[in-house]
Amino acid sequence: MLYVAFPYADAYSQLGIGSVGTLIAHHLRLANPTAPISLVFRNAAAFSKKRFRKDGVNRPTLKVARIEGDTVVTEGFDVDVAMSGKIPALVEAAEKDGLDFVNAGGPIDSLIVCTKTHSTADAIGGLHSRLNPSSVITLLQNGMGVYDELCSKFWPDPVTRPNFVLGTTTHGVTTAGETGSVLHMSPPGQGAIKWGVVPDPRKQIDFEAWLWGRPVRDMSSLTPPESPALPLRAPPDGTGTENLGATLEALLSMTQLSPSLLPMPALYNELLIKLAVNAAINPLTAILGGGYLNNGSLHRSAPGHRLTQQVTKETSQVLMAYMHSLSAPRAAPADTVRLFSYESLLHHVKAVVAATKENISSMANDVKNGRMTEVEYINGYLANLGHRLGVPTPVNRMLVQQVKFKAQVGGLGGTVYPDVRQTIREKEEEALEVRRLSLEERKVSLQERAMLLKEERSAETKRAKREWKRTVRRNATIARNLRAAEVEAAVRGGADPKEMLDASEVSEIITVGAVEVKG
Ligand SMILES: CC(C)(CO)[C@@H](O)C(=O)[O-]
Repeated sequence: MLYVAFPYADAYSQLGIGSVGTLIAHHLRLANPTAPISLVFRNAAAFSKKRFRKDGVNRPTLKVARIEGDTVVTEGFDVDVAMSGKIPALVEAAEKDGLDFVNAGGPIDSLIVCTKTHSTADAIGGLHSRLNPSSVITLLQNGMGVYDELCSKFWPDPVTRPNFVLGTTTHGVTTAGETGSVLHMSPPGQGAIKWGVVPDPRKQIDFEAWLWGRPVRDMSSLTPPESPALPLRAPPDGTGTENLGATLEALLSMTQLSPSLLPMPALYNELLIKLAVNAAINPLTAILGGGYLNNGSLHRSAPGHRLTQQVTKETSQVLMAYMHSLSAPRAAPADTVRLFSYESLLHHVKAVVAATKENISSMANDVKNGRMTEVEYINGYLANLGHRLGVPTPVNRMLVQQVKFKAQVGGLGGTVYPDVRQTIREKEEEALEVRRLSLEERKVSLQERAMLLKEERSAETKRAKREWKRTVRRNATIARNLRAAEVEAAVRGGADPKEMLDASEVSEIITVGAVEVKG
């Protein structure tokens, strides 16, 4: 069956199978062995190119290895594609190859998005007609601004908008070289994921009152309530929150990743803290390490420390100004504002550098491979926020340009700035041409040698033939002379010359003494 519209609230679609996406889909499968989980590829060709097809292992499997631990493989994933126009191609290919795990098309209940921030809007564009107000979109990404971008692009009207869950993680994950295979760098017990539900866009239900059984809005975001225990309280009747309830249960079921649910104001603080952490670690490792130095290397020298401090100081100025700019009912109490002080943010940055010291940051990996980075959604987001609030952000602005430069020019993984790439290609082509010509020359000279040899051989053969003919002729003459002498002697002795000659000799003219004998 190639088209399935799941009637249940517990079918999950995973968009983005990079490092974090692989980790999430893998743990979702471990915690929910029978739930339908689809891996959403950009298009049919993108699926075909992945190792799942190359190995001939058609149904996707995911592999997660711990640095000093087991490698666990999960399976049973379905395949879907984001570009709706490409679904017929995938379905056709699936029919041809008998791939019964292709479930492309149909409404989406729960979409977990772990794509890069800059490619999210494009990817959602292809899925947007399959998402409805009861769908849930979970965003687990670095950086900020994607939620606002998606709402303004696709759902400016809150009535049509799906529910959103936002998340942030401190797990260190890095690719193991091929799609769907990652190294989970955080030691067991370290790393966590925090989730929060964006308030009901239709303003019909207080999600937090439902999930915690009491209003939690007035609580200090410094001491958020404990994450609700599973199973969650049943969602209020008739509110269309079944998919939301199922999604939250699934997200909280991945216990090996230490997940917890926070009220949105507390989660928002976590997102901003993570933003500050990424704003320091990611661009600095990308610019200074180019993908070849891990996060820990940042703090192995005094200049590394100083650079981290400079970025964090400016980030703190922007975020403190933002906190002060909020007015009731969102006004931030003093203890919340203090979360964004320079000292507090620097403490977080240092803790994450230490916890992910072996990790190559995602941005460093991106510049190494000459890929677009998330810098616009991290340092660019802070620079824009600073601009709105009148806080100068020269450091963050500089980092944005440096990372972009590095990604375009300095990609050491073989992808470099287009002009340079063009020059390299031309040089390579020139070198190839030279090589081709020299081979051609060698081929020509070989051909010439072969021809000369052939000519020499045929001249030799002709010479030998001529010599042979001359020898034959000479021998024939000698034989004839001997025979003539023999016949002549016999004739002189009185013999009849005609009787002396056989038939073949009669056909020749033989001169025997003065007598010419004709056959
Ligand atoms: C925490 C982090 C910086 C670890 O490398 C991660 O968010 C990343 O790589 O982007």
